[in-house]
Amino acid sequence: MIASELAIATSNLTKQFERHIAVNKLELEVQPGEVYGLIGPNGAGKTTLMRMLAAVEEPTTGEIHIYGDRLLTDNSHPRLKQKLGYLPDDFPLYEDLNVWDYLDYFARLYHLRLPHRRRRIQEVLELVQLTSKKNSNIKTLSRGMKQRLSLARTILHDPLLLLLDEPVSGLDPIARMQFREVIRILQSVGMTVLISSHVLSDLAELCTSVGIMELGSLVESTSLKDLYERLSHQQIIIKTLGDLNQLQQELKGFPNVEEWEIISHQNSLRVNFAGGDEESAKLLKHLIHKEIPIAEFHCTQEDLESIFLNLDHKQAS
Ligand SMILES: Nc1ncnc2c1ncn2[C@@H]1O[C@H](COP(=O)(O)OP(=O)(O)OP(=O)(O)O)[C@@H](O)[C@H]1O
Repeated sequence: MIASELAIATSNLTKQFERHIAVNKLELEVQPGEVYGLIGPNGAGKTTLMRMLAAVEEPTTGEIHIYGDRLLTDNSHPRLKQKLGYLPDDFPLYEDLNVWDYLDYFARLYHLRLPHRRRRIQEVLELVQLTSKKNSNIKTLSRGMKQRLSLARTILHDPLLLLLDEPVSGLDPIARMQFREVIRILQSVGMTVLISSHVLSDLAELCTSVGIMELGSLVESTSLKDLYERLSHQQIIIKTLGDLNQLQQELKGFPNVEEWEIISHQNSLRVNFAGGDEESAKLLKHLIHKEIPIAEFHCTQEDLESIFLNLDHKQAS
């Protein structure tokens, strides 16, 4: 894909703080409409990258193109910056305001005029599922609601590209799920989203592509579809009511059975299997023929977490 069609294209992007290189010759490509998950341990350079993409940090060298236009930190291209929405990981909320007044304050900063301003605030409240809280004081909101309110502020000016830095860290599982739901809605209305996390499982269900950052470099960048096709193995979970050793004995040397692991306390095995449906049906038939008391036999795909572990970027998990 040529650079002008990409939502984000960086070339040789580097940020050096004195002697420390936080982002190192990074080549990132994100296509329009994607939810791109940027995974990496603390200090990998995710925040520095996001800040450069949001034009609040100047690159030491290299270039950034957003929807084909060169992004610069000076004021030479205000229209381009309007396409960006950036949610930093530590942006403060004004706890004493109510939800509506808070958004109204920022909408004024974006020069949104009435009656459009009112309509837009209603729209974003709906998008982030906070309409029922519009008159609530911010300090009475749960952490998850506050994070969705921050997101509402970030999309007031209807950006094309959202940069979200660790937006779900510190949220409980339900709040994470609700946040993910909102991201899906934003994707469905045409926004491209770059979202960072140091925990892969936060992003696995949500992203269309993922990139792994380590020590300032992008060590992997791929669509989830490719990743599954390239690296995922079929697995079969087999549970026996009988002796696990007997089951393992039958698996030894059986066609397509690779390795397996014992799922502790469940009398089950997770078996890596190279065959398809027909071959797994043969395995099941064989085990029944050998009178193994099978309580469960189901085929599943290896999950993203283990695919990544196999890539050997252990920090990314
Ligand atoms: N303003 C700065 N001055 C000096 N060093 C910095 C500065 N900002 C970041 N760094 C260093 O650059 C490296 C990358 O930091 P960055 O915050 O981008 O990583 P991160 O992947 O976002 O980590 P985290 O998940 O902890 O936020 C770190 O070693 C950090 O100490």
